[in-house]
Amino acid sequence: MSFFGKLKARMFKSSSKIEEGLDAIVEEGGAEDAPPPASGQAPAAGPASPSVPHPEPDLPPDPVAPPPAEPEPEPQPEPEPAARDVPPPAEAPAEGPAPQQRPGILGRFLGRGPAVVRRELDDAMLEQLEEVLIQADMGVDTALRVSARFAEGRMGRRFGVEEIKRILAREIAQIMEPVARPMPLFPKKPQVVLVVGVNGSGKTTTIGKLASQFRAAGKSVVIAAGDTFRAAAVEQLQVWGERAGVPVMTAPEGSDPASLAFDAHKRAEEEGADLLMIDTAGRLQNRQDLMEELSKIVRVIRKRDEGAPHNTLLVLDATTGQNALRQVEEFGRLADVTGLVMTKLDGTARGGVLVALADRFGLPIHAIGIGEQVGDLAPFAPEEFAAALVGLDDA
Ligand SMILES: Nc1nc2c(ncn2[C@@H]2O[C@H](COP(=O)(O)OP(=O)(O)OP(=O)(O)O)[C@@H](O)[C@H]2O)c(=O)[nH]1
Repeated sequence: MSFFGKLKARMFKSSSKIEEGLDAIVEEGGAEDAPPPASGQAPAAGPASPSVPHPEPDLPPDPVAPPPAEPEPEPQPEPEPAARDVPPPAEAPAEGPAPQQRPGILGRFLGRGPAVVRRELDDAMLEQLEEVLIQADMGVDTALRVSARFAEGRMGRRFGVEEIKRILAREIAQIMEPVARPMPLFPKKPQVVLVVGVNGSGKTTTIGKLASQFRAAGKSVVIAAGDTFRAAAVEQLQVWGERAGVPVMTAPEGSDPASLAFDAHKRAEEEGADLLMIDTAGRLQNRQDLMEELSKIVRVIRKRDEGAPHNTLLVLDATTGQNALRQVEEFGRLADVTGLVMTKLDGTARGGVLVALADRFGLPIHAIGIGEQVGDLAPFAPEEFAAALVGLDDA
């Protein structure tokens, strides 16, 4: 199955919140358009728009994002054609008919296509659209921004659900593109990757998945089980380590994670390992302790390599919704977060929080978790994500 297929099947498994909302909006105030002629001519987007019969080009082809384990740094995404806050041109070339509007067999036989319900874009519809985006966890600011971009140059025109989805997907993908970057790899050995996040966000699992993927790409990895307060986390890492053939360094329960990190760095260096991944505890309710623990790990590891940690990954659980924004702020103060991994996108119908994160913080999103297995950590692909988020059938 293609990654998009898997993403769609897993992500938003209770079907896209946005898709549900759009169906209701268009159904509520829309009316059937006269069936288009079957001559192959596409219908115009609405009476207010000039008839532009060119078919909508598909969204750009899937970016073939290399797995996170690829040694070469990912090239930067293509520069956006327009600045973020510059509205798209009113006649952006993507508002032709969606594939579903092609005439069926009977329609073709009768010389016409199926009727499509369309609704004229007015203030009321726009407000409903904003509401749907907020419901999908996009947050108020981002929802307003996306709907404003949607509305720009399109008021008074009529839209069907598929057209709205395509425009939204394009707007969302544009917000996400600048942040879709795999974790950078450096020539430094060992490259130190500090992994932070609240308890249960998926740090341990993500380290296990990343270690397996790096191993599969021929990199040598050492893991330090730095959550020394939770025996289960250490055991879990040991299982992942065995599976991946990666040594996992542990320390007695309750002992100092900074000294474990120091020893692990020494071992990684002696063994010529490419990467040292350090798990950490994540008790946010005790902010002071956490801050001290993280800063001590960093201080101690810098005694061995002043450039370390080279990456500080913040692992976020998508099912916590808007809370993820607070966690980015909180951990941003505790540690110098360099990138995000969003886990459990398979467990929520509202992945919109990722759009809010991209819009608000602009931190790179290195990967997304869509399950508990080793293969369920994928590079973040904005077009596919945006298409799945709005419920498009293809990307
Ligand atoms: N469905 C799903 N489950 C995930 C994903 N990532 C992690 N999990 C599960 O989430 C639970 C918590 O993951 P952990 O990796 O233990 O989280 P943690 O942040 O290390 O938590 P602590 O060990 O408590 O600090 C486990 O049951 C994982 O299997 C994901 O992408 N999808």
